Amino acid sequence: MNRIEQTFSILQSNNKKAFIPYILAGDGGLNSLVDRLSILERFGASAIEVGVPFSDPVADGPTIQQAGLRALQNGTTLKGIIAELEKAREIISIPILLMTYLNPIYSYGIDKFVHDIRSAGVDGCIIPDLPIEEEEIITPQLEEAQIELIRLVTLTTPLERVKTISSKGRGFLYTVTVKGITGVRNEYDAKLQQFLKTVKEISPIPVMAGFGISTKEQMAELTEYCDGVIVGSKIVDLFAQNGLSEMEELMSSFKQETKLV
Ligand SMILES: O=P(O)(O)OC[C@@H](O)[C@@H](O)c1c[nH]c2ccccc12
Repeated sequence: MNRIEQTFSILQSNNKKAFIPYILAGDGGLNSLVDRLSILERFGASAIEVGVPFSDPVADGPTIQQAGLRALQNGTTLKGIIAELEKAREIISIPILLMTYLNPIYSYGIDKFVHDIRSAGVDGCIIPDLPIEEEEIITPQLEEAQIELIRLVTLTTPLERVKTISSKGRGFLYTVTVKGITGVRNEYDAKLQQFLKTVKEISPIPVMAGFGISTKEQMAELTEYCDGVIVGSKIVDLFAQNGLSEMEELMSSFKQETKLV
């Protein structure tokens, strides 16, 4: 069993929800990555999504775009990130999900990418600009390496397609909760709750909600309808402002309120 499946099966058998923070690798310097990952594990993350900076991040809002620019400016490369993840694997035990657009993988070389992230102990990959129709350029290699491809659905994905997409994976299904880009939001689409409920009924694998989530109230509300939340921009912001105590508070209250392990 892959580390991701294992994590969700432990959470589910204890009736608990998952909290997955996102960080952008290289923001704050690549040499802070291992530290940041272990802080997140200590604060109670169920898994961590590690973003690769990219010059044309089409799904990202201002917070993550700017973090990406800072990381690129300080010379962060995919190769450097993988080397740091390898070090991190020696001290952290929760699943690591690498989030990257397709382009950096192409320039790295698909086979070499899969080989290297496998040796670094990466458990899953999120590739937002890879549609299922084209995923076979990388899925055979990922399967062989036992790395899960985490697929996404959004509010505008037709239910038939949600069915097809969710039946392919074994990790979890990433449900994008907004029509738009990443970033903190105050309000959700009126159809979101119903959509999450339906996706949860359809999906044979755990369903995670992500995009626009930053408060305890939002987390409590959304986890009624799914298996956990992914929080990006808020975490990126808190690291950039050195807001570690706020981060600890947010994550530990999630842990208490939604019974995160
Ligand atoms: O930043 P937000 O709104 O909390 O959203 C999560 C998100 O940052 C992370 O999962 C992510 C960052 N960039 C992405 C691109 C596509 C899909 C997902 C992502």
